[in-house]
Amino acid sequence: MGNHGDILRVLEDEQLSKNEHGAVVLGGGTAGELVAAGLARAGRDVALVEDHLVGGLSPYLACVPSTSLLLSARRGETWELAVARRDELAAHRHDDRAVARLARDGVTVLRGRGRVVRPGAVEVGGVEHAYGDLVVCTGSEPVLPPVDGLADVPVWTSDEALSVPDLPRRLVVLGGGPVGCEMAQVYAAFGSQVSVVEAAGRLLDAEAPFAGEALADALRRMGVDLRLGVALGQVERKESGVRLWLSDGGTLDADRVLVAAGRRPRVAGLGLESLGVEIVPGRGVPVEATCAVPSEAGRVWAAGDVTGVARTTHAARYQARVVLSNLLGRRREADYRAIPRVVHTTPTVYAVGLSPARAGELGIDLVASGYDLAATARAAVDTDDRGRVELYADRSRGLLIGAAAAGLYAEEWMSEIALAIRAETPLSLLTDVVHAFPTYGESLEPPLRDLAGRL
Ligand SMILES: Cc1cc2nc3c(=O)[nH]c(=O)nc-3n(C[C@H](O)[C@H](O)[C@H](O)COP(=O)(O)OP(=O)(O)OC[C@H]3O[C@@H](n4cnc5c(N)ncnc54)[C@H](O)[C@@H]3O)c2cc1C
Ligand SMILES: NC(=O)c1ccc[n+]([C@@H]2O[C@H](COP(=O)([O-])OP(=O)(O)OC[C@H]3O[C@@H](n4cnc5c(N)ncnc54)[C@H](O)[C@@H]3O)[C@@H](O)[C@H]2O)c1
Repeated sequence: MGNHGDILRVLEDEQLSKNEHGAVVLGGGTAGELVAAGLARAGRDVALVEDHLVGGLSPYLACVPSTSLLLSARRGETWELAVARRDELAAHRHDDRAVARLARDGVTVLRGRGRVVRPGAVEVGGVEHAYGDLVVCTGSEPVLPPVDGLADVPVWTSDEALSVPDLPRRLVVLGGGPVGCEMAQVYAAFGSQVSVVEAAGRLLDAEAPFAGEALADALRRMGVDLRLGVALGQVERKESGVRLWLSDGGTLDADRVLVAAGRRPRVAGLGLESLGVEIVPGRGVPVEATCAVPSEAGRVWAAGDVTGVARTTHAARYQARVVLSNLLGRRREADYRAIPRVVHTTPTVYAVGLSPARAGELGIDLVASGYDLAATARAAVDTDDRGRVELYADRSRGLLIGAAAAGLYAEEWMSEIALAIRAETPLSLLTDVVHAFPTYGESLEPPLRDLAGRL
């Protein structure tokens, strides 16, 4: 005899015809795939709508290929080997395995662009599908800055930079954020002559100044020409390549321009206005702590880049788990205080919690303490004497609220600081934690002791 859940499931099955689903997930990237698979494994009827690659950016055109190329560069591999390794890891940008995995879980995969036509119905390829819950996971798209002539020359975004086999002789990277820095290092390491044009006065402008400076130092040592505090004024196609005019009167000639000037949540054309969702151009779909989207129609959720909250794969996964939990009846709220932000260059740049600038905007009285990695035995052993860590505490609460590091493997040894921030671990306890010798983790001990002594 079946249990109550089985009986409900049978009733649900009878009520749901082919084009009616308990939930429709719009966008099958990191967030959408996780929500859809989780619902299906819990026995729910769910359809996933994807108009490009099931799996989204991360495995095919972002994290996996970029980290693969960066690590190939660190190991000194040839471009040909690095590209072969990148493409194999990115499954040659074929999603059959991801689709088969979802099918095994019981997810209905609908190929095509999805759009809400009215509350309770989406349209995909001219066919309407009814839903009970809608989960919006449509990701983000690159921004092309309004620069004279830029739209008339062939440009790369990270999609091309991470999928084609070409190694341009002269590459201009527009933007010195995470994407621009990672791509500049990749192409410079394999022999391109790279220039980076960044409007702000330093790289990784959103993070603590020392992080961008450490990365600028590393890129300059590789021969990268950094044009900081300079905007792109105009672009013109030449017989061979393009010429770029800069705001400081300088010019650059390039065979290829890579636009890495930011990404915006992909919200246009989804029909969310018909649900009474307030969409502000350039901003994400608004979400509550439960990842529910305030709307007139109700039962709308969102996760991943489309929310504009946190724009990394791990944050997309986190929000997707929050949505899944709420859809399965276990109320859960997201807490964004300790989501890491990593740039996988050499040195790695890792930041978590509040940056000093953000803390200043919030009026928080910040106490900072830093330490140079050169002072650790591990740096001597690794013959890498560069890098630094900084920890930031809130004076009024006596707790860590942010940190940044630039150094080898910082993405691994800084995780304990993410835990400390998230768990609000008292400094007195953190100073009692012992790190193995010789490791980079030891560099955390002096600033922790310093902060504990001052608070
Ligand atoms: C170059 C680069 C490197 C990065 N490196 C890292 C990294 O190392 N680590 C990290 O954590 N993050 C990294 N990121 C960020 C990370 O890739 C994103 O945060 C993550 O992919 C977001 O997942 P998502 O599910 O929100 O969106 P996506 O993975 O973009 O998925 C959205 C999906 O929705 C589909 N879609 C959109 N609209 C519709 C529609 N109307 N109908 C049907 N389908 C639709 C799209 O085709 C897409 O497949 C990087 C980003 C870039 C650009
Ligand atoms: N390892 C990771 O987690 C990782 C890696 C890469 C990207 N990402 C995600 O992808 C998102 C997008 O990254 P991004 O680097 O494209 O965007 P970004 O917004 O972080 O940086 C873009 C940079 O371009 C500059 N810029 C914009 N217009 C310009 C112009 N006309 N002239 C000169 N400079 C200009 C801006 O000043 C800014 O510094 C990030 O939010 C990040 O979260 C994550």
